Amino acid sequence: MLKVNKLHAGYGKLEIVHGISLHVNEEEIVTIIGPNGCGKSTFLKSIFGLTTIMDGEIIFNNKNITNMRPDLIAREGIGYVPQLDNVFPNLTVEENLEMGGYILPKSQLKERMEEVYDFFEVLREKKDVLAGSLSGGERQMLAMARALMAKPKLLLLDEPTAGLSPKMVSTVLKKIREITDMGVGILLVEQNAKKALEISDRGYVFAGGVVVYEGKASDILNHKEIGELYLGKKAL
Ligand SMILES: Nc1ncnc2c1ncn2[C@@H]1O[C@H](COP(=O)(O)OP(=O)(O)OP(=O)(O)O)[C@@H](O)[C@H]1O
Repeated sequence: MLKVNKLHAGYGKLEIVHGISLHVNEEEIVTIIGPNGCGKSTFLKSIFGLTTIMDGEIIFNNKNITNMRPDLIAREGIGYVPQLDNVFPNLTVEENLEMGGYILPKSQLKERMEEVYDFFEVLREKKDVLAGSLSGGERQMLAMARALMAKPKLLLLDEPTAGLSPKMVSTVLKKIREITDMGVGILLVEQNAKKALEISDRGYVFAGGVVVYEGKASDILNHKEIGELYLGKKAL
């Protein structure tokens, strides 16, 4: 579904991503892990048209979307949830969802909202609450729900569990796994690497703007060196 070939990308003349290739299949969860500053967020932003692409290409459902505008990329079926500022705090939950569904024909908006509420019951209960007064976990659910309103085929999630309690991290990740049942593939960037890999199909380890390891999530979890370096496992 998504195929990134030898991507070089960054900001202005500053190259951060140095030739990364990666793919995501339909209804698959792929997680990117790696140290701070290695280019994980920059890579996600690049797929959504928010950086400068120096070389390489991004193919989505057989269409070349390299250098396309973010609003057009969204119309192709990709949703992007940034780490920060991912909801409108001064709007209610329902108003946020309406904003998320702006590309849908008006006749489909209510029906889609019901589907999204069925999936995130907690949001239905809080539909008239301002997004700014939700808990951290609820806010992340709303950010994902808002992106799902547009019926994407692929969701790009940048650290959806940042700042959450360990229990809430597990709740949000479980919900992310369930999103794939809606026919959505997920590319996830996570600091909670171990827990994220546990709900993932495959993973990529980035370091210094390149891929240093890729494989099945279970292989990464069991990999001795990666475990020591990135998953907080002590050397024996
Ligand atoms: N808008 C920007 N303009 C210039 N440089 C930036 C910009 N955003 C990020 N960078 C730089 O790009 C590099 C990679 O940052 P990025 O956020 O992609 O890393 P990351 O792997 O997601 O890190 P973290 O886990 O800390 O979020 C960093 O050196 C950062 O300072």
